Amino acid sequence: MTSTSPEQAAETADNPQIAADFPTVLVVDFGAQYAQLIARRVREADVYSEVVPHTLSAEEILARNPAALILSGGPSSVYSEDAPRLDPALLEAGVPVLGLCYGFQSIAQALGGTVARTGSREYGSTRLEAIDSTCTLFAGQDVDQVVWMSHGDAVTDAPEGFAVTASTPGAPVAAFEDPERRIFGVQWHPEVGHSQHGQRVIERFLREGAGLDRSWTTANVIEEQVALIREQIGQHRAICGLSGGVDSAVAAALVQRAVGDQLTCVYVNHGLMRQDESEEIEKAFGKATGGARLVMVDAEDVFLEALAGVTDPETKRKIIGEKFIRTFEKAQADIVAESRNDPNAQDVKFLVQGTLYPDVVESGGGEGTANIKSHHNVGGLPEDIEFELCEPLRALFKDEVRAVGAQLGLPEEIVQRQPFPGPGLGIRIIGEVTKERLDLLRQADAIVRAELTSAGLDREIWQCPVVLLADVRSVGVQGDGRTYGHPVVLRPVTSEDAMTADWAKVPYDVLSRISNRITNEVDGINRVVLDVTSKPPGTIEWE
Ligand SMILES: Nc1ncnc2c1ncn2[C@@H]1O[C@H](COP(=O)(O)OP(=O)(O)OP(=O)(O)O)[C@@H](O)[C@H]1O
Ligand SMILES: O=c1[nH]c(=O)c2[nH+]cn([C@@H]3O[C@H](COP(=O)(O)O)[C@@H](O)[C@H]3O)c2[nH]1
Ligand SMILES: NC(=O)CC[C@H](N)C(=O)O
Ligand SMILES: [Mg+2]
Repeated sequence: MTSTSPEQAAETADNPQIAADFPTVLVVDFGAQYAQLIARRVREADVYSEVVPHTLSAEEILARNPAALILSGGPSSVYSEDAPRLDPALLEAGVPVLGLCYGFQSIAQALGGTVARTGSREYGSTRLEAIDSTCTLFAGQDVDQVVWMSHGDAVTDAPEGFAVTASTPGAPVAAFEDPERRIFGVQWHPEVGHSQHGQRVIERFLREGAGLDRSWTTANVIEEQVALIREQIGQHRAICGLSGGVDSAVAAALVQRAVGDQLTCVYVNHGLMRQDESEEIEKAFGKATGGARLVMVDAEDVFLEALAGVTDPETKRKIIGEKFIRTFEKAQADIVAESRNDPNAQDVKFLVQGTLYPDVVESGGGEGTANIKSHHNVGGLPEDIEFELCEPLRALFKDEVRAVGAQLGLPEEIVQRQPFPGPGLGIRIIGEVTKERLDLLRQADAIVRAELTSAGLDREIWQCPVVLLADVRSVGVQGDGRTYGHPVVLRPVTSEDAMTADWAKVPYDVLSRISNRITNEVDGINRVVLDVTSKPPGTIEWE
């Protein structure tokens, strides 16, 4: 059996090869905060895009035959000695290029312009003023717009042959272009939602600057992935970790389409699921994945025993990640045993997971990105995993996955289902995880979900973790008696892709109903508090 280590799996994050046959815009990542956002904006304009690290050589990048390049922002200053360099070969290959912030500055530097620390830094929103409103990037739009900036260096002289097309108070050269050479750049960040016409600037670059028509939609993901999965899995068999969530449902449906009954889905009840969840998943499953076979595994004791006495969040995540794999191995052995009399039975070599791009990035899988928390299915995988991983959604964001799910005809309730983390309630109990505490949290969580649903808020809210502060107790008074119980935290958030989030402004009457019901109905919880932190600085889950 071949194996894929977590490190190898993380490495492939930058090379997911989702759409090998489509004109592809490569985003060269110079250590930007949100490089993947740029790729996503390009895909929103119906052109396929992937992120590659700046550490690839110009030959390696050009060998991938990019239809255009976008050079990202980054924390360095182009003139400092250890700054990542832009190889001028990338500008001489005839491939259209758009530079953003650091990328813009590095184009200026590479082609003989000047970049300097001018002393006028701009962080946040700034007003842009047009110098040439008929230029490639701005024609047809109101150039005087609010743009979002984050820079301390500025281009002071554009390189020869470039027209300066816009300025801001802190950056006299805020945009330039040379349409002949098809090289463009802006000092601001059109990829962030706060830049007023950001998406239009990116589209102008793609259509007018680079001559790229619409060629890619999420429908292409289905065709491409089905072909790639067929090639990867071949005649072997695969199991898919199926959680009831949209990501694994879509992954399973794609693999089912590709290799039919070579796939078995495995649902693990690790004892960390919510109230009645296992039963609901068993019922809903047939519709969800095109009828693949489902094995339900009860591994509650194994997980709870392994978690006994553990309070550190990363340790919990690693234990859960490892136990998942051990449970899948056991399911694998059972499937092999069942078919031992079939001389044609193939080995069960592949593990399909619904891993998405944010799981990979948060687990530190990108180039130079920090490990925020080890997602059980990426950074939480054990070293000795023997399965080969099949992760068809690894380059996508949740809303893209939802679009694929809808195209595959999955039921609305699955496609729109709110995310629930693989480690489940295990990372929503702050302190040791025990059966008793889990039961307590399950009751509170069921009330919150029921009330948010009946208030019609399921689509508005991304998700609402309920967190039990198991080691905190506070005094209450109920029925004239003293209570000394635990608080739960409500963490309702709104989000586009879970990379950033805001706390959801749930109406007071709904909060009040939730609070009354929990404190009245759940024995042991006497206080309900609301988390009003955005991400960043908080994350969505507490651990
Ligand atoms: N209880 C489970 N049993 C089997 N596999 C699981 C379970 N929980 C998670 N997984 C696997 O881990 C992957 C990542 O979990 P994650 O929660 O991110 O995705 P999801 O549950 O499919 O979708 P969502 O993010 O919407 O909850 C899943 O796609 C699935 O392959
Ligand atoms: O499958 C998962 N395995 C994990 O280990 C994990 N940790 C967080 N999440 C979910 O990811 C999104 C972002 O969460 P954070 O802001 O807490 O990182 C939110 O939607 C979280 O619910 C996980 N999902
Ligand atoms: N966001 C960026 O790309 C910043 C580029 C550079 N570090 C500056 O401060 O100007
Ligand atoms: Mg989930």
